[in-house]
Amino acid sequence: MTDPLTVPPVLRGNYAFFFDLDGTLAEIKPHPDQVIIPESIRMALHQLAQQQQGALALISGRSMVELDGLAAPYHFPLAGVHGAERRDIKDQTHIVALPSTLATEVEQWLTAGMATLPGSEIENKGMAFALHYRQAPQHQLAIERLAQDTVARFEGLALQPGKCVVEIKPAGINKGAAITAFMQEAPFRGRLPVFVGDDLTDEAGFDAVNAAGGISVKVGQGNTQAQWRLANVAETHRWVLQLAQQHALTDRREGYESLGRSI
Ligand SMILES: O=P(O)(O)OC[C@H]1O[C@H](O[C@H]2O[C@H](CO)[C@@H](O)[C@H](O)[C@H]2O)[C@H](O)[C@@H](O)[C@@H]1O
Repeated sequence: MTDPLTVPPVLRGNYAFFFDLDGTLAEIKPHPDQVIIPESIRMALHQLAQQQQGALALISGRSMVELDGLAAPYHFPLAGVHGAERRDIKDQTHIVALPSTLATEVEQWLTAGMATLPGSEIENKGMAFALHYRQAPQHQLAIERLAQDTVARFEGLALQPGKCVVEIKPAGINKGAAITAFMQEAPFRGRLPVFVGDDLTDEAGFDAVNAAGGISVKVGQGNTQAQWRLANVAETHRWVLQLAQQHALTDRREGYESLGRSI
């Protein structure tokens, strides 16, 4: 789909919320370590999760360890590394790992390849590797070539392009599959999925949510399969705050009504 898409409604009802992190809940920064989710937004996510009986998960390219740090003190269901890691509502983890010899060989190969590209950076996530060029945009083509050579050389890997990054992840892993897995489990099952994301990795999530008749929301510009659009992270934050308030109001109203009925 192309522009323009409109801002999604403030939803009321039984939803399963899925949020991407970088570029959606957190502003893009020069370095991955500089990112934060503002406290008011973390709290609103927690309220929204409580209002939906826990049916809210973060779906990110980051590792689950990093996601927990960024969401602290709250503890949400998570899909990390584009879905290669998943933690369900019961705290059980589901991990797609690379054979350890393969992971070591890939890391050595990438480290050698990136050594000649000053300013570039490798982020090792265990079963995936992000090749960052935000600080060295002149090396974009060389990094894309290195990533392509890597998936051609080693079996079972796939490319995941992103914002000033090319990632190498286990083949068959994507955010859509992670959302679909959550939707088969309580408390997500039976609810309408809502997924908000900003980047190419989020398109698989939009496809999964569209196929389930849910609500897909793209943050920022660019072609997308999403049905709705929020202009940027600030507008996403406002929408999340409105959602949390709206659901709190609905809960209070229903509380008063049931109190009235029982009197
Ligand atoms: O799926 P997401 O939650 O959007 O995560 C995608 C990747 O985000 C991080 O990298 C990106 O954000 C950085 C901080 O703003 C930025 O410096 C970098 O250029 C972006 O590519 C993270 O480092 C990756 O591991 C995530 O996969």
